[in-house]
Amino acid sequence: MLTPMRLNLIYARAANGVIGCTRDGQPAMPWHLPEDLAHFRRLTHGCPVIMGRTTWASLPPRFRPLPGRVNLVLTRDAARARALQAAGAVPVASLEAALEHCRALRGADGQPPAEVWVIGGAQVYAQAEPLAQRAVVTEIERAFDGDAYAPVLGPDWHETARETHLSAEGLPFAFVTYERA
Ligand SMILES: CCc1nc(N)nc(N)c1OCCCOc1ncccc1N1CCC(C(F)(F)F)CC1
Repeated sequence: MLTPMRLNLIYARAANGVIGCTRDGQPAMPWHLPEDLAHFRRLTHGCPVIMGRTTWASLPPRFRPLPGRVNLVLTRDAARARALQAAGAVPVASLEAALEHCRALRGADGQPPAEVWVIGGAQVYAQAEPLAQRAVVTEIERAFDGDAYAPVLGPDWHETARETHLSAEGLPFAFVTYERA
């Protein structure tokens, strides 16, 4: 029996909804939260990740492609698609095409992936939110300046888990899971 593939959003957001900022013309993270990096790595390792082209470009080179995961990157531009392929990503023209590609993947167990993760950015989260069953959100209890915002999770989403933490640098945050039927 094939287990259904679950589409997940994963993001870290500030108290004011900011998920990213621009530093020296580049997309950047407004905070330093190594605990979130470890959380992200643990949850997504071994699963396909879907991202926008800007998020791909923002990955530190040593993480591009993210190791141990099929990296699907959204682009409709043929030249960019070729460059992405050469760089170890799988270019896809739409979110639907990305999901079709994931359904066709088979792991060492011969099964399709049970979990697929949308990892950014803002436009891709907004597009994926209506299709996703779970959102794993790192909620940082402080406002930050930025220019990219988290998706709005509508009333049909409900919180199913929350772990509160204080980072080594004194930043209060929580790992929160939202699900909808
Ligand atoms: C981690 C940041 C992050 N947090 C949560 N909760 N949800 C996300 N969607 C997310 O954005 C992942 C794509 C952007 O990622 C980075 N952007 C700038 C600098 C570094 C990174 N990381 C460092 C860790 C690395 C590892 F492979 F170790 F996970 C992946 C690339």
